[in-house]
Amino acid sequence: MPDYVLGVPRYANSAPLYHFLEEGNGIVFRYGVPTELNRWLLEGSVDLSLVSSYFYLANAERLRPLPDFSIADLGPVYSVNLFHTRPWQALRRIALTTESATSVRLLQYLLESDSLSPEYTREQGGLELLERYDGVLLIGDRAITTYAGLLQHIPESVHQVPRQFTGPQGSPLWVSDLSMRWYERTRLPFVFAVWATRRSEPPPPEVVRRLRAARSLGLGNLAAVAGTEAQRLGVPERLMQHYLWNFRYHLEAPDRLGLETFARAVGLAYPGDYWDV
Ligand SMILES: C=C(O[C@@H]1C=C(C(=O)O)C=C[C@H]1O)C(=O)O
Repeated sequence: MPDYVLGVPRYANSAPLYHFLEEGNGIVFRYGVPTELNRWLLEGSVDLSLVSSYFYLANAERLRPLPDFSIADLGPVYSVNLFHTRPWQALRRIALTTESATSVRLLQYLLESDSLSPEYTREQGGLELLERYDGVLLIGDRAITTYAGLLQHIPESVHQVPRQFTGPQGSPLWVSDLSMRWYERTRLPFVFAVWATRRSEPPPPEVVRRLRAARSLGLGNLAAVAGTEAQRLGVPERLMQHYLWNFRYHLEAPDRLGLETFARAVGLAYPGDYWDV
């Protein structure tokens, strides 16, 4: 019996789901960024994986999600950020991380909704790209570490989290949190990713049981998970703990409504059928 291959994202935001998940006993991990995992799931080199919600919706005839796994947020996410040196309404050229599918489409939707149509270029990098672009979209670990690097201190209250900084040469640097902008527009959660298999291959119940057990342990020991990830990324533990606590990992009814609303917003059908497992 060949090992069952799980696609595992290399992001801290998924650590509560796999920190206590052990490889072995028939399961092996393959780590990647979302755009790699998306491709591997369709081509068959992973069997069950995190998949960008936009990629799932665009390939729903071939993919079917688990009923209760998500990377979602209600309000800010802190790690899907457009860093920009011109005001939102004046954006002309944007660099897009090559790691993302969902966040790229969300950014385009939010800008289109404000009648804005900047030029987009897929280019991997960090804030140095702001020498050539008005904005750079970062996600995952690079986004949260870049944002943490801008903070002079960790605010006591979430309502004091800064969204504007002074960039190089004293120019303003804005940080637009795309999940917060979605919430301001819809009052709904945003689902960045789900877990899915190919429709031809139902998820083995034992694998799903192990995933659920690992999630319960991860969320039940969030301080330990946050400590590990904070050390790995070099960010303050308090920031990492709040960042991870803030996610919605269970694809609950509000999350599903947010996913359906996103599908309709970008002109895709919402299948709404999940594995009954
Ligand atoms: C919350 C995040 O969302 C991620 C964004 C994804 C995408 O844009 O395709 C896919 C997986 C998510 O983990 C993040 O990157 O921090």
